[in-house]
Amino acid sequence: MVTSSAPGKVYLFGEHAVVYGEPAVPCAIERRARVTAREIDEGLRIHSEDLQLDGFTVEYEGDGEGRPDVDASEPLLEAAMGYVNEAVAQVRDAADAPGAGFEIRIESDIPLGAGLGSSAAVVVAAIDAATRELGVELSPEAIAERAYQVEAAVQDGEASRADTFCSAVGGAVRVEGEDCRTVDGVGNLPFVIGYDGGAGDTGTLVAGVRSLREEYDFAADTVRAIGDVVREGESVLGTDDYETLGDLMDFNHGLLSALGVSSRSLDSMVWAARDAGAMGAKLTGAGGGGCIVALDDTEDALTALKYTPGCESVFRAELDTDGVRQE
Ligand SMILES: Nc1ncnc2c1ncn2[C@@H]1O[C@H](COP(=O)(O)OP(=O)(O)O)[C@@H](O)[C@H]1O
Ligand SMILES: C[C@@](O)(CCOP(=O)(O)O)CC(=O)O
Ligand SMILES: [Mg+2]
Repeated sequence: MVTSSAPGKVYLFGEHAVVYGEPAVPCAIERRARVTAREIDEGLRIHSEDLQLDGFTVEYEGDGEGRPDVDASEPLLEAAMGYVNEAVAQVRDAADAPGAGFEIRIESDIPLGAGLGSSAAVVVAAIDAATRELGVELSPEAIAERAYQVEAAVQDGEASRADTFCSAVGGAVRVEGEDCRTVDGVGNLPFVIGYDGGAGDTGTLVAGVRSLREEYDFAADTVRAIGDVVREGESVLGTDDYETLGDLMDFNHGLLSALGVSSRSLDSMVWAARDAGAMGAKLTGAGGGGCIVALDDTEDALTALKYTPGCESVFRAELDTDGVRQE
């Protein structure tokens, strides 16, 4: 039996546009998914204690159907099982063990579907734990590549390498197409996270941006403009010019909003943080609901968000320099 963990992340800049080859800068945060893998004779048993779904257990053989006993929508459940199913397919391929069966147990501090990369963290940790269980050790980069294949498969062929690379190697990273690298010297940015208790489905939101982009040239321009914001942001990354960084986060949020991926509660948390003096605030991840990230080195945004209607919880997120690791 092997347990591995991998961190979630916030996007400083660049989500969605990164799917179309623009650069993005996600930062790993100290919230982890822990996955325990145990080899069994055949099939797949998945147990998840996830808070958002009130926990579920699903048990089935091979590609058979099994419906967990939870009050959750069908697409959410399909997605829930899709990520782990595809991760196990990658493990079987990596270990050249097509018939390997697993019992997989997931415990995660990362809210599900909230833009903090729970899917990437679960997939990265699952691939690490299950390959080790079969006696195969993959590098974080190899795990990142396989985890990307999983996200692309579940998100109907549309995913970037950003979340999975960030979760696998930790720290702040820069991803542009297939070019994935660590960004040194970013340090611990004063991130405050506001969470509305809701979720957005990444696959659906990505598909929405894709159709806008196909329909309107100005939507394609908006995606390119996000890339420009990221390039501008990179010039102040690693300096203490948080004001500029914050302004660019604000700009990035506006562009994401134009692409239709914000929501009323995300917008009100963004404005609550800004009104309280945060240097910048934006949604993080796919959007639709979930989390915002604000930049504030005082307690003001944190306090303001606590009293913002629609904000269910608020916390500081520390940069996690560790990526995937065996527990
Ligand atoms: N604790 C967990 N247990 C089982 N599946 C999980 C867990 N956390 C995340 N997942 C998977 O990740 C999906 C959410 O991923 P996604 O929509 O990309 O949002 P995000 O990555 O922002 O959290 C869930 O539907 C589920 O498949
Ligand atoms: C919208 C996107 O850029 C990030 C999605 O992040 P999350 O799954 O919502 O944490 C999609 C992707 O990069 O694959
Ligand atoms: Mg995800």
